[in-house]
Amino acid sequence: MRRKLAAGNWKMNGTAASLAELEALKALMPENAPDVLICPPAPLLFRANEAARATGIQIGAQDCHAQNSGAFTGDISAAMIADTGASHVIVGHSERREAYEEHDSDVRKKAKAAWAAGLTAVICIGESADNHSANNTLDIIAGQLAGSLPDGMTATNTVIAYEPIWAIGTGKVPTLEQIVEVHDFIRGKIISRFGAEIGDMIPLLYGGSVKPDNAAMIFKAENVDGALVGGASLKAADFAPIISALADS
Ligand SMILES: O=C[C@H](O)COP(=O)(O)O
Repeated sequence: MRRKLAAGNWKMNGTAASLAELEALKALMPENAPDVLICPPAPLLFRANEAARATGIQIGAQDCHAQNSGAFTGDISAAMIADTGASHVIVGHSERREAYEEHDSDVRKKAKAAWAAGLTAVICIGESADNHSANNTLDIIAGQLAGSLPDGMTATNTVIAYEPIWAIGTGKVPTLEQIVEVHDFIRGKIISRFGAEIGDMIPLLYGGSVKPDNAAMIFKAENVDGALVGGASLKAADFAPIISALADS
């Protein structure tokens, strides 16, 4: 049985005071809560791990460099992230792909760096609005999967997040049929490349405007094992109902 994961990506939001949300979230989470992951900005990682210790909430980073160390001003390595006590790192988020011109080959290297540091890589893929309108979604997804997933993926070192770029922060959400189509397609692709023992066990997350009022609809899809949530993960009161909807799915 695949594990369910509710992941929150705080993006460039929050200060130390925001870590109070972790305890608030724990208090609101159902007893049968799935795995919960919060990815705060890098300066909060150490303190977030401290604050999350008694809650069972896991902590992850939002990006890492592909190298372990070196002259890369402003960057952080997967080893440094692991040193904070974090368990996951997001790689290939569309905001990084767009703003920093990260390509599939960069994402692949970062995922391997994450594994080498003992972290689970949350590898993001997703098509642009133009590709969506041109009905190119599955071709784009196939290319991103082929390019971004390194050989060596196991049932436990990777989570894949499908985030249509046009749905991120826009309030637009694909229909359940569209979500089912893309997630079934991803499942089929990873099974055919990595075999059923691995491909069947990798959690697939949906991301893009997941809110308390649409989460139950999204989690109806058989191959949606959770969500990567941006805006609605910042406040425990918004994220907790999403976690409950996942627990009940
Ligand atoms: O990483 C999270 C996604 O980009 C989704 O963001 P959003 O929930 O604010 O649309």
